[in-house]
Amino acid sequence: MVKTITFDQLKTAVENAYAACKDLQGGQNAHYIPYLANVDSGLFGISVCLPDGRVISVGDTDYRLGIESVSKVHTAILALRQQGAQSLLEKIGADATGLPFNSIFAILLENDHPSTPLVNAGAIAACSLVEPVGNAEAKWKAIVDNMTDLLGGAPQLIDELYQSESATNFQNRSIAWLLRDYDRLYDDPAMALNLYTRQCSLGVTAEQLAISAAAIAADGRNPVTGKQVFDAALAPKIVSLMATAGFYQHSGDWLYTAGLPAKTGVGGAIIGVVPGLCGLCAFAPPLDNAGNSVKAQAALKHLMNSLSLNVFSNTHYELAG
Ligand SMILES: NC(=O)CC[C@H](N)C(=O)O
Repeated sequence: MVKTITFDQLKTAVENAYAACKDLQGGQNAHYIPYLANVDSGLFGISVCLPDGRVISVGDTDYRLGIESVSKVHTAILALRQQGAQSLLEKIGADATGLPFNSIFAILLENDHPSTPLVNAGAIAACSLVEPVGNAEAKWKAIVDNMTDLLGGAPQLIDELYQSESATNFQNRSIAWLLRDYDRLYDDPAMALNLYTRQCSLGVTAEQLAISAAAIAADGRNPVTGKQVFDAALAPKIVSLMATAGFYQHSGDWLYTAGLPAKTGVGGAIIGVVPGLCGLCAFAPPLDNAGNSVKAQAALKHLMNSLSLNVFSNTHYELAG
């Protein structure tokens, strides 16, 4: 069934989701990264970007937040662009782990590949895959350029976050060297880890993240700049990765209740994609025990449910007016 939805209906739904969730309590800031522990936990915003480039924003959507694991989506797109879908499947994988984002156990269990570029192991492997191999600065430029194209504007490194994370990322160091031992890194391990840590420390706004999600919803075309960033055939690949592992051990529960392929980060942002209709981002720093923002989850669920939107349903929405 095809239903139409107007811009005003969408705007009202965003405003209602914001109002319904803004006083929600629960969760705590990422405590294992000192910079994030000290971010104002009252920040909250929602942005939705449409394939025609219009953006609906409520709340703190121009605050420069730490992108953290949401960056795994952008760099997975870069790896898909450079390597193609089949190579990404063989070199990293597209599976769920059912385990936390920094799980070493997941690597031990599935030692033929790191499972998915959307957990730490696979994201470090994705950074190792980025071309040109062996050249840290050129790889970093490729990562930032790709992200800039997706966001429709440049991300900015939050140096304090980068220092904070580099000084405390002991578990990620173990992951990088374990992957190296299994021959599942495709460049220098320390370099790949450093690129991963730097990309997680990029500062972006919720509005920029919604635009990047809308580029996925619009078959690879950034709706604000009009630039075709990646091949349309890759869009379902990245959406399937998000659906499978975007919420780590809670991915199934999330899909079941929200009907939205989405990806979270410990900076408090969540991006979601409704193919053909819109890209979404909700942001609030306090997290649940899996590292997923409590308020952003509630806001996105509210928004999806209030419009009866669900990517698995037989109802497909088209934007009118
Ligand atoms: N889930 C996340 O956002 C984790 C990202 C963080 N940089 C880490 O590696 O621990």
